[in-house]
Amino acid sequence: MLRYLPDRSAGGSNSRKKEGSLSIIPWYLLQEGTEQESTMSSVSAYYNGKTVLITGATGFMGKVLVEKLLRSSPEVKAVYILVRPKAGQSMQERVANMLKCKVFDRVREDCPNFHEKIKPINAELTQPKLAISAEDEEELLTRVNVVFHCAATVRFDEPLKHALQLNVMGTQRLLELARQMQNLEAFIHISTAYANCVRKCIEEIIYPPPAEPQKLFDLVEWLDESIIQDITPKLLGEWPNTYTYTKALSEYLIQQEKGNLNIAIIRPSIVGASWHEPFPGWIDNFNGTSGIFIAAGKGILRTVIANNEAVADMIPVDVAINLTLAAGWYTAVHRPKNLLVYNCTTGGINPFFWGEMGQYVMSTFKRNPLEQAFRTPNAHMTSSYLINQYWITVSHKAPAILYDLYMRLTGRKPRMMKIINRLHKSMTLLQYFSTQSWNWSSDNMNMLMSHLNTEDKKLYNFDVRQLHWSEYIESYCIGAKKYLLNEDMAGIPAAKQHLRKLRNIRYAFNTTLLVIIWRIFIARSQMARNIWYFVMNMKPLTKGSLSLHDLGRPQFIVKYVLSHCPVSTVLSAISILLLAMRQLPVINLNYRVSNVKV
Ligand SMILES: CCCCCCCCCCCCCCCC(=O)SCCNC(=O)CCNC(=O)[C@H](O)C(C)(C)COP(=O)(O)OP(=O)(O)OC[C@H]1O[C@@H](n2cnc3c(N)ncnc32)[C@H](O)[C@@H]1OP(=O)(O)O
Ligand SMILES: NC(=O)C1=CN([C@@H]2O[C@H](COP(=O)(O)OP(=O)(O)OC[C@H]3O[C@@H](n4cnc5c(N)ncnc54)[C@H](OP(=O)(O)O)[C@@H]3O)[C@@H](O)[C@H]2O)C=CC1
Repeated sequence: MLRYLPDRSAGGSNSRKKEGSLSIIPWYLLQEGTEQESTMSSVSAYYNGKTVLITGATGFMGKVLVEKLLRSSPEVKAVYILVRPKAGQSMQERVANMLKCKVFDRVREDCPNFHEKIKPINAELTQPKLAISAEDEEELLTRVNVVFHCAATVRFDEPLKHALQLNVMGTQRLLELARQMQNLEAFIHISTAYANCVRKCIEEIIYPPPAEPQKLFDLVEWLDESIIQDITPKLLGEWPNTYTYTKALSEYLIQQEKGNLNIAIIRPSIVGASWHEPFPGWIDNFNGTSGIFIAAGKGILRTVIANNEAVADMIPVDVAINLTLAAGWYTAVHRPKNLLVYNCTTGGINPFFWGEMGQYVMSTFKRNPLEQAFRTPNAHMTSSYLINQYWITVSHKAPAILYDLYMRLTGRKPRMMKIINRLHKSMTLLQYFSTQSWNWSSDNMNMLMSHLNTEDKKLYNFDVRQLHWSEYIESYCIGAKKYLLNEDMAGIPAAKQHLRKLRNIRYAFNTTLLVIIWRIFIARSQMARNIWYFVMNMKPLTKGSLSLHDLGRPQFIVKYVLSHCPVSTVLSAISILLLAMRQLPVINLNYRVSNVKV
């Protein structure tokens, strides 16, 4: 039996959906669809009364998961979270701080005692037995019904040994624990859509791993750290970084060691700020595109290596979490025979491109500027390495050097070059993703959606056809301003005033620079002097003296324009033209050429 999903163009607000793309769902994945008719949310009802274990709850996605779970299923019995002490803070202090976070404001309002449901467990995923005490382990083994495994290192430059210990061995240890759980109904692992980024078309299956995990474990066990560092590029092969490499390994390991567990793997692409929940634009870290948006909004980032036409596969964090919770319910209730992989992506359903993203980000930050911007936001994308290097020198390094010089002269600590170097490091690591497109199939996501009833579809919405990208990016940028940089929207008029001040400084600077260059040029080149005298000695034309024949001769056009328009207007027009051609920064001259003495 084959079932076709309805045409997804219905109800979507984005006009660029793929035409008539019908997804074929394997019959064995389809149930009778009894949930379809119900008016109660099956997903939320499922979690009520259940005990859930979450790793990575202090992270970006983990926090949204905890919040949504507690808000949508207020009768959930308990939410165990595995937390490690960090940066001089005990596990209890960290959890107390986490619960104060803005992301929990909505659930705090709905259920003020939500924190009583959260049961923190001291754990360290890189340690044997996850460093969980025997007493805590006993509690988990007897109580937990669903596991969500979000913890990972997401750094692209993580040393291989640590990435393996956390992303692969940590997963193995958690699986071992899960296999002993007496009441476990589902185990959901968060992977990444880029785990198999060495392929262009990525199906919802587990691919052969880049290496045998056990062999790598043995290798890193006895090899010296520096040797591992040296051989890492060889081991990675085609994989661009240790993050995607270890994520691919952990998927394979799960398939190998899952035993009788009901497991699903969620593969989100680039997780961005929330679309709707708990607040539009909520974001709490600089990973993925967020740091780049802010650097562009601050006017520090001027050039980016990206392919305008490549798909920017972003997924809002609340969409990824809604899918994760729905997949948890489906895995536990429907118990599919095979491990299901859900590609949680947008590119095949509602594509969005890096070029569009750049435009939306720039226009949002021009309308809603960040406070104390370094320069007016004006970042451009190029796929040319040489052009990028040119703009890096002219627009990143030169202003940073000047600014740091100014800081030194005024007795302050220079910092701009450091920021620029860090930015270049991240851009180098990110460009692999911003210059290529991938095709992810999303049949399982569609299948899951078809199993949700009307209420579930509203409460756990992951229908990305409804995503309107320009609105989303605007809310993302404003969210970054509010939640990441803690800036008040009331400060926008002052921020706009600051941008006007920066623009005037730029005009003055460019004018001075142009005059200096022109003076040097005139002083050193006879030809430049001749041109200058020629232009200066041209007599103004009288009205009607320009014939049709003259119009074809460039010197008459120059003469005519100069005699009829003020010089500053002509220069401004030229500078705007140059700016449009991306040849030179804008030049706004407000003086008459005749005043300049050569
Ligand atoms: C116009 C737009 C066009 C867009 C044009 C294309 C973009 C193209 C994106 C592709 C995106 C692919 C995404 C793959 C899909 C996954 O699966 S994503 C998984 C997500 N993982 C990541 O994104 C990790 C990437 N980041 C890294 O690997 C590391 O952060 C880097 C880039 C190596 C930098 O390392 P680092 O120099 O050691 O800096 P790091 O320790 O990260 O940060 C130091 C401090 O600076 C802060 N910081 C970092 N960045 C910033 C910033 N920008 N501003 C202020 N503070 C910052 C940090 O929060 C941190 O603060 P503390 O925690 O110390 O208080
Ligand atoms: N963000 C994204 O764009 C994407 C993320 N993903 C995946 O989603 C998951 C969550 O990512 P995200 O929330 O962004 O990542 P974060 O870096 O925000 O969170 C990572 C979490 O893992 C925990 N953790 C790290 N090391 C350990 C350890 N040794 N022991 C116990 N816990 C540890 C962190 O705890 P602590 O606070 O103590 O550091 C934190 O809670 C990851 O599996 C990631 O691969 C997939 C695609 C894209």
